[in-house]
Amino acid sequence: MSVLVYTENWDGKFKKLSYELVSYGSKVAEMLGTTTTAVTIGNVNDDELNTLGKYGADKVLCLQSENLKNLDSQLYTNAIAKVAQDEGSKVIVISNNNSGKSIAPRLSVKLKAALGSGVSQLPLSTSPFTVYKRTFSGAAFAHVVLKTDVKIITLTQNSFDIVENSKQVKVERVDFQTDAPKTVVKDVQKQTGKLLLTDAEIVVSGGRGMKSPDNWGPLEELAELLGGATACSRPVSDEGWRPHEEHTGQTGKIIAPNLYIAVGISGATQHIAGVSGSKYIVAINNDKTAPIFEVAQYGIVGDAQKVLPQLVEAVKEIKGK
Ligand SMILES: Cc1cc2nc3c(=O)[nH]c(=O)nc-3n(C[C@H](O)[C@H](O)[C@H](O)COP(=O)(O)OP(=O)(O)OC[C@H]3O[C@@H](n4cnc5c(N)ncnc54)[C@H](O)[C@@H]3O)c2cc1C
Repeated sequence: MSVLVYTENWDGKFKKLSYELVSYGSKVAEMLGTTTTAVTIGNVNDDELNTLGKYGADKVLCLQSENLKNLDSQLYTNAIAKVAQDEGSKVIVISNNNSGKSIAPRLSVKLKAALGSGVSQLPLSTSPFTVYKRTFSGAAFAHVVLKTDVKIITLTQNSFDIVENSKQVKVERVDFQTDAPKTVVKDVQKQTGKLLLTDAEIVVSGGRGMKSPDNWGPLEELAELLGGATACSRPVSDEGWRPHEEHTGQTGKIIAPNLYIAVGISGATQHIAGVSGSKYIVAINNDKTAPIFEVAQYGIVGDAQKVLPQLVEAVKEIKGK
């Protein structure tokens, strides 16, 4: 028996998210008195695979197959299920990101395993196995009991700190036999040079209070200075002020950065549903009664067009730019 952690890699590299998952999985394994096996799919070199040992993986399996070159949720589900069965894993940890969301429910059906999705803390108890998650668009918390023998957890990004917990890791490469994918990906064109919103640790986001698409300059500058990404509320993308991929919220992207700076955003529940997992929320709004201040740890009551340039100057001074 072990805790199995599915760790995604991007062109052979792990990201912070992968280390969060392994840190989390190894803590769950400690609670259960067992070991942690990480599984990844694709071409990853030994040095990179070994990094997972630093965060608590006892064993790393790297599955390789031409048929698994691109994410195919059915084939990836079958592969992870096979590894889970071979390893006798009773708990499987997967990210609650887009690929995790496409794999975990399939895995749940295949293994007849209860699924705790969007979990944000270590289990509250292992007997009964009880996980903690946000519910009702982040307005409440739920304690969910997973009653099946095998359990699946999808972990919310950025909800669990990376913990160093060095282990003597055993790395194994598996030439994995699998069917050919039913859907063939002919070409993948990746966006390069741009930080993905879902990967960003700092996000600067604008709402209707920005007044016009022409006012985004200081907001973009602040995001760039902080090494972050830009986002927006839904009406802003609906108006065509900003691209749709920046829209966060219930009907847009769900993000959980360390810092979310909401500028001219009222804080409607549908918006908060997408950002409530952020570690810190800073609100800039000229209405001190705006609901965003109820969820923000820090707030500035003021005109965005005056506050943003001052923030940009302050950050430049700190960074010596
Ligand atoms: C089914 C459904 C799904 C939805 N999904 C989403 C979603 O995924 N994401 C989303 O964002 N919304 C979503 N919405 C819309 C949501 O209800 C809100 O209407 C929307 O979030 C409001 O966007 P906003 O905060 O930019 O604009 P507003 O609500 O208009 O707020 C603008 C804010 O800017 C402030 N302001 C004005 N001038 C200034 C200034 N000069 N300086 C500083 N502050 C200023 C105002 O005080 C106000 O608080 C959804 C709605 C429905 C019905």
